[in-house]
Amino acid sequence: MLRVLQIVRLSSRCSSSFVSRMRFLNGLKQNDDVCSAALQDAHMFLFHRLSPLLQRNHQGTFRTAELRTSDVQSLLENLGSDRTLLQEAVLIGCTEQNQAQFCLDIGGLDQTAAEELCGGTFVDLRKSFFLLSGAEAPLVAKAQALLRWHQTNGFCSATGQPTHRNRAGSQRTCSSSGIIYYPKMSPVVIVLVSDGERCLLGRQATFPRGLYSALAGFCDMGETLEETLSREVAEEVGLEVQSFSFSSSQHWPFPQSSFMMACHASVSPAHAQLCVDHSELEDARWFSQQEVLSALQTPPPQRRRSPPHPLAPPKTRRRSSTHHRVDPEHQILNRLRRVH
Ligand SMILES: NC(=O)C1=CN([C@@H]2O[C@H](COP(=O)(O)OP(=O)(O)OC[C@H]3O[C@@H](n4cnc5c(N)ncnc54)[C@H](OP(=O)(O)O)[C@@H]3O)[C@@H](O)[C@H]2O)C=CC1
Ligand SMILES: [Mg+2]
Repeated sequence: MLRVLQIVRLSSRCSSSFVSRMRFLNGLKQNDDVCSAALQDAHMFLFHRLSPLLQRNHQGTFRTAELRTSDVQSLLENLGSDRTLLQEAVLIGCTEQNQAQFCLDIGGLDQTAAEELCGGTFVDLRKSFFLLSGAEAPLVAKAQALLRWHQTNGFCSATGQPTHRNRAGSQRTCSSSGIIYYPKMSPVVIVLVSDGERCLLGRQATFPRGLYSALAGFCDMGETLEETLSREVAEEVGLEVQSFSFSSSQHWPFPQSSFMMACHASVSPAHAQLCVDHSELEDARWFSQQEVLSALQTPPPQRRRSPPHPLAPPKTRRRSSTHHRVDPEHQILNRLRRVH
């Protein structure tokens, strides 16, 4: 209890609310007792088999369901589950008022009954990205990534013995060897290539019909950011990058958990002839400013009737103005504004 009070005092003494929140969260990750105390009255984000619970409000827009710990306790009882399931909740953040936010997957319980009791729907993560706005999309993405990591890291890869999580869910430890595992991400580069006049966009065969996006690829072991970027552009479209600049970064939950670094790159207009590797991309082509702008200004349903058009993915705007959006639509517009 003394440690709980120390962490609360340390957080409340800080002049900056950001510093206060970061200290508060760090305290929850480091001390199981403090974290258990915070879980007693926390904000809870529910998932069912990794799909977040969303509710439609009176304006017809979607939000994550606003549940507290006591709501989830009642829900579990009504669904015939005992309260111990709550111990599987994972810490994902805290509110401006230093109230802890946790997520919990109730995939073992009846989905329809849970939806009826909560007045919401469990929506596939990709779809929910298009329905949510503001800080909710990145929070839900982070929650799903952490839940997935716990569901798939129950055993130590060195000893084969079970691993046990700390209260916050920020790490797992092998019960036999003591090896500590932390949530894992794959670094990815996404790059908007320009020849000074046009932007290069490509599409994979699995993309929805007509959608094009900036090029992307996973970093190989030992590579720098610029080495990945140059290799991916060379591999996918056969061009040699002359220069590049870093733009921004974000967590991306697909296909597992990626840390996506967004860059701009330039190629010489004299060497802009594409040689697409069709085993990686179905198509890649240069788009003019007018093509990109008119596609982005056309509402999505009409866009589908007039392919090809650039991908306008869901916005994952961060809470603070000091954080940047990294979605390709934003990159494309910024790049075009710089070029012209
Ligand atoms: N334009 C795009 O492609 C866009 C991509 N993204 C995101 O960018 C990331 C990279 O996508 P993509 O272009 O497909 O990547 P790559 O161009 O690197 O090609 C994907 C292939 O890389 C191999 N690979 C290497 N490391 C990994 C890893 N850690 N996880 C999975 N596969 C790996 C796999 O090959 P194999 O199967 O042979 O083992 C996989 O099929 C993903 O997170 C994707 O969701 C987002 C927006 C647009
Ligand atoms: Mg790729």
